[in-house]
Amino acid sequence: MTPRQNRTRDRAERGIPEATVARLPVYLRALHGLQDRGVATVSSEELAGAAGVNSAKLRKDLSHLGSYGTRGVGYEVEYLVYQISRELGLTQDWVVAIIGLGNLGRALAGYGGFASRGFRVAGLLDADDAIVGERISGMTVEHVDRLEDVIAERSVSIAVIATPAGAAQGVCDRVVAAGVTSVLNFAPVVLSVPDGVDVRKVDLSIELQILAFHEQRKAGGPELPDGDGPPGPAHYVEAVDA
Ligand SMILES: NC(=O)c1ccc[n+]([C@@H]2O[C@H](COP(=O)([O-])OP(=O)(O)OC[C@H]3O[C@@H](n4cnc5c(N)ncnc54)[C@H](O)[C@@H]3O)[C@@H](O)[C@H]2O)c1
Repeated sequence: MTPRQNRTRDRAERGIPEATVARLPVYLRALHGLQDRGVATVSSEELAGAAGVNSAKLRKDLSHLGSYGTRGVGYEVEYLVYQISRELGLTQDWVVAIIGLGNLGRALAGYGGFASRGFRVAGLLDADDAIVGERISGMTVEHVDRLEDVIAERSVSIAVIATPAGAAQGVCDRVVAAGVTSVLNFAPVVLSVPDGVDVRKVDLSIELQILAFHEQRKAGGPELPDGDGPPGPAHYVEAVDA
């Protein structure tokens, strides 16, 4: 069982509501702000104010983590940061492999934002001998024949698929068989995976089409009966944000 599955099971057993889980990053951001100002302890009222929730809800949320604070003192900021980070899985690195190092894979490999969010790219794999051996962002591209070995040797937990559509399902089947349970798919194809595997699909052309739809509406274009159009852009950025 992967650490993420373990944590999901623990959470379910301890009964932490998803709404609470969704507020934890907000508390964490507020706590980081307090840490930056050198604040060591914080009352539930202060923290609730900084996070924009009411203090009863905050106390209830934190009680799910086993954190009750000390009467008259409040919560110890550093320890609460640790507890929330642990709950969210931020105390460990998530190891990522990118498969397909064409235009998109290269851009992703060079994206600096992964590391600061706890994601470490540890494998770049491609099927093209002309690309294998190339250095991209300080890493050497390996042949996709080594996919299973790379996943096992480096404990890869997230696979990013940036191959052409026709190759994506085959790559997906291999990463899943090798034990990966999280896949971020950029190929324009719906991947079939067994239960217990999470796939997030990013499709920029769908995002653009939705924006085009809303642009058309703003410009007074064809009116559709309620419910016939796609949801607002905010509903769809979810996959990109994940
Ligand atoms: N999701 C989006 O918003 C978005 C945007 C652009 C492109 N795409 C899609 O992302 C994918 C990559 O786009 P691109 O422009 O980088 O394409 P590309 O052709 O430049 O790169 C694809 C790479 O995959 C490699 N490849 C092919 N089969 C493979 C296999 N079995 N195993 C490993 N590597 C393999 C190729 O050698 C190539 O280097 C395409 O499916 C494309 O449609 C998605």
